Amino acid sequence: MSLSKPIVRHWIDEFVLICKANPTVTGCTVFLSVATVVLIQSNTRSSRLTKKQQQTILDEDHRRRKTRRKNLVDRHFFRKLRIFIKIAIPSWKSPEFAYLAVFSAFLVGRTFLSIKVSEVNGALVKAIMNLDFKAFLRGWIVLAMFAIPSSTLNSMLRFLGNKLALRYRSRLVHHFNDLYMHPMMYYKVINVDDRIKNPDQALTTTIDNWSKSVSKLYSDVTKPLLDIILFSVRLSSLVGPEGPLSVIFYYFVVGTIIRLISPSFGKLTARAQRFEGDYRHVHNRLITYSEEVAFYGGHHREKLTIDEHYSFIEKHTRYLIGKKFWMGISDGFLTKYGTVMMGYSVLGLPVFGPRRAQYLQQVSNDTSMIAHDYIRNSSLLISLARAIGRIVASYRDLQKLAGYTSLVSELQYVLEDLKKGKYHRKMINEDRLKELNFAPNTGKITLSDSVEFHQVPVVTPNGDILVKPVDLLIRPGMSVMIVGPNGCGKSSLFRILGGLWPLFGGGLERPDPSELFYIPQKPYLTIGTLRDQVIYPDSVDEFKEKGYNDRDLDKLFNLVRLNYIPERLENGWDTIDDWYDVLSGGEKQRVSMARLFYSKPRFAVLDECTSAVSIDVEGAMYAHCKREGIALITVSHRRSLWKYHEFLFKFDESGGWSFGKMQLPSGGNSPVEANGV
Ligand SMILES: Nc1ncnc2c1ncn2[C@@H]1O[C@H](COP(=O)(O)OP(=O)(O)OP(=O)(O)O)[C@@H](O)[C@H]1O
Repeated sequence: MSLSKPIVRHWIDEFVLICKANPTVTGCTVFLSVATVVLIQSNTRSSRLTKKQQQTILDEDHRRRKTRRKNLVDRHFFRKLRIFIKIAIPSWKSPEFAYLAVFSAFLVGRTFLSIKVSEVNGALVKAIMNLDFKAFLRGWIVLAMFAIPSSTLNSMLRFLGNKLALRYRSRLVHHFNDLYMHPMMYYKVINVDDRIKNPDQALTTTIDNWSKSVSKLYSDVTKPLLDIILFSVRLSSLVGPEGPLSVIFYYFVVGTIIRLISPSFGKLTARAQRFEGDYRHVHNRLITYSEEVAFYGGHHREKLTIDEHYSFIEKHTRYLIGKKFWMGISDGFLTKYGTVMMGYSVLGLPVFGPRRAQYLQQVSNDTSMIAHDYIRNSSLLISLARAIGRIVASYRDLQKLAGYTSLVSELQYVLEDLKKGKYHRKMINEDRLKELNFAPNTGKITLSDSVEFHQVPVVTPNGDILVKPVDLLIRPGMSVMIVGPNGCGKSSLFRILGGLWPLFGGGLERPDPSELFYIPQKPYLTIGTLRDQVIYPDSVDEFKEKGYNDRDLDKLFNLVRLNYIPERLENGWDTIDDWYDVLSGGEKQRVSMARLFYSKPRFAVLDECTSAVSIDVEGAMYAHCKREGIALITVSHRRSLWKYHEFLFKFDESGGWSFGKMQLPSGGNSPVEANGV
């Protein structure tokens, strides 16, 4: 105790003396420390999430059971990564593998060049020390000669890295587009399953980030690994194995410390991606409903929503940059300046280390030779330290990659589940469903000539029982009017018929999808020409293969009284426009009816699809359907349509239904109540 006190006092005095001798450094350190505390305090305050935002994040995390893992870089991550790498590089015969091989070869080439350059650096310093101009000039020319292949190699590596990232992205995009565009999948991801809110974000930005991140990480890890091996071998032959070994040991300790203190950047990255997705979604919504919002004058309300979503991003980013700031300090201290101190210890080894006598004898105490060795060794050491530093720093990139991988794999799992008929959704009526023996995808679906429901429960994907089990038979040529109060389940019946919603029991017989045409309440118009609107979902080639031409389209437009549209357009059927904006509400619905006439299916489900069409045109269109022998299944509140149907299916207020022949009083449009069955 008595001894340690004077030693401590001595070091304190030494330290005070050093501070007094270096006022600039001392002043800067004090100033920066105060500034850091003030800045970080204000950043922390402004990055605090509101209660509502915290709740949103908690709900999100709760829904995503997997994110409960604290660190995303674990064995699950490497397992998932392997799956996606296999998609990005399908086989060793694939072009991606060839690119990777060339990329790796260039990486090796660059490391060899670096070693050679360090030799030349040493020779140049020796020439300067010896005042040997000839040797200096020779070294200078050699160095200049190295510059050309070095810069080509560097640019080539960047080029190949970008090319690889693009190739990975294309592979993943095609893989996911195949899964996502599987029949009904894009609908089910949003409307049936509740695990993913914005699949568009994962399908676009996240896949792009994943591909870039994998490509970057490959060069950031393989090159330094190679460097470490080659530089260590060379350095240990020059300064002894303790040199590179102590550098590696130092970094091992540093890496462990960084791993322990660094926050879960993977999780933070995944969260940032979700916030970005939500923010983009609210902007997309505004674009979609711009006219409605403009009429309501809803800009102020919409701005509040947009601002609220942006504030999530802003606060999260602030939090992230705050975290990065602290990590930057520890990274800089441990991996940059700590390395320099470590480096000097190694560089001092030949002249101060255990083999000092042997070394000095070898160089015959020649200071120019010592300088030559020093420069060469320091150049090698800097490269070695940089290489290890990059590996340590790439841990954060790995965490980011883990974040992207977790989002992309979540989409993959959901799509695979849905393909197998499984989905995840919080059920609101679990006990009642169990009691009635209703469970998703337990009903039997078979192909048939007619539409038949046998004891089919009408249940929403989240388990809300809308109607008691339905029995209904619709034969070809038979037309049924569906009526009932709002929200009773009319459209839902067809969601089940179309396979959009799972069957919770019973049996469903339905014709091939090509025989059943559905026109929804909201008219859908595709991107493309006026012709594309009518022939959708056929392509122009399919349209021609079926033996149709534009004259046939004119006839269809005559039937729906839209013949004035192609006539007034300069390019007629070839006109490309934003048809949502160009056509009126009624015109859009009439285009949908023309599409039905083009398809000529055996059954047509018309779900309030003529609500904006004038009664006389609507009547003409229905009369045409009857002439064509199309079995109509119409959902409508318009009584004028009842006369085109022979049967009536009626939902009541209390979840019941009735089905029977339509009875119209002679000579009138007003029907008599349908018979119960
Ligand atoms: N994807 C979904 N998930 C859960 N519930 C849904 C979903 N889509 C609709 N619903 C609910 O199912 C119920 C029935 O909706 P449906 O669209 O069948 O009504 P509808 O009888 O056609 O009404 P309207 O006459 O107003 O068009 C509504 O309460 C609706 O909120």
